[in-house]
Amino acid sequence: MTDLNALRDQIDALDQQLQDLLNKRADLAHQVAEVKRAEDPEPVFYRPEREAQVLRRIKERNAGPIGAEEMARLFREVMSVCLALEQPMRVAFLGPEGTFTQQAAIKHFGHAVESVPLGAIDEVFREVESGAVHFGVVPVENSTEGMVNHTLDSFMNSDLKICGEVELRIHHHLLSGPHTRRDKVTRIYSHQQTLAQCRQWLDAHMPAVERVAVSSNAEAARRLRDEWNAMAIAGDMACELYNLDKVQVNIEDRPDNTTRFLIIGRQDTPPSGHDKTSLLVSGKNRPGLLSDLLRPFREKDINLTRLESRPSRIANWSYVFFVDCEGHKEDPALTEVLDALDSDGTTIKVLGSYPKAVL
Ligand SMILES: C=C(O[C@@H]1C=C(C(=O)O)C=C[C@H]1O)C(=O)O
Repeated sequence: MTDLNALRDQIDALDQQLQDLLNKRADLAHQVAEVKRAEDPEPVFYRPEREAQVLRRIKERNAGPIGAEEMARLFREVMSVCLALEQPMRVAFLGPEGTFTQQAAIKHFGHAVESVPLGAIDEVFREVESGAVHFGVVPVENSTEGMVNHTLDSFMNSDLKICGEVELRIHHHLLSGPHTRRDKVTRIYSHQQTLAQCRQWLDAHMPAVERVAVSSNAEAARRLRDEWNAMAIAGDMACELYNLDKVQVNIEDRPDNTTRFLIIGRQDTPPSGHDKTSLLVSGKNRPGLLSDLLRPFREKDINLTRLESRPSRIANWSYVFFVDCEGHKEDPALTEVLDALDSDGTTIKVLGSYPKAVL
């Protein structure tokens, strides 16, 4: 049997090689930045389509024993560091620190970005629009509770582009603080979406305790610092940030509870090969409007992944539709669909074509 020291010597030698290779990679990314600067007076350093392709290839060719997901996560961090050498990136998210949206931002961009907490979804939109940050991250739908209407509504008045999506499995924990007297708890703080995602558990286990909706799960966790008769429901990040104790883990009603987030930016994203497109569609209210909107997708065999209606806010009982479909707006089939809808008197706004979530 090889002895421990011999194995560790081999690891040391490999680490040296890995380190040299990582620095070589960073050096190449630096050269890419020079080319981008030379070719474009307003260079775009972050390229989501390229990053998605790199991560997909890493997953496909991975031979183990490291799992494909873990390997992709390691490379996610490597690219994050390389990109930061090209340009330090500022990414705004729906705060405060410790929210699931921050977790989604880090999952998507890696740890080398500067993440900027903001108090509301429309503030995230505004800061990206003004150029104060490069990108923004906002929640858009939850598998248990449905759409995040603030986000949909913000798109109606914005020219920002969706340039990516992130999916996050959401686990909620019942938390107690340093002063909590567990036998005296009269209220539970959390965000209203979280309370809804844990409704059955709360009904079964804490029916008499008042549920108090606050602006975020992180805010709920923060409040426990100086209260003795309350608990909070929040996720791992907020729990760690405020150093709380887990009384009960994973109390979400559905074990597959997932939230989808969108990355918003100011530029279009070229095709990556596996893309999605989000559209905002409206037309004069008439019988058959919705089926007319959908027919071109059917005819071109384009899969819809979401269809949502929202009040248009222009007139009562008139609606806009949010449509997500597979494919990129530059794909010939989708271009034809968009042309067909356009000539049918429908108003279409392409909110963005972007790579399907890889991680
Ligand atoms: C190096 C590039 O710039 C960035 C860094 C990447 C990387 O580290 O692989 C990939 C895409 C860009 O976000 C590039 O565009 O190729």
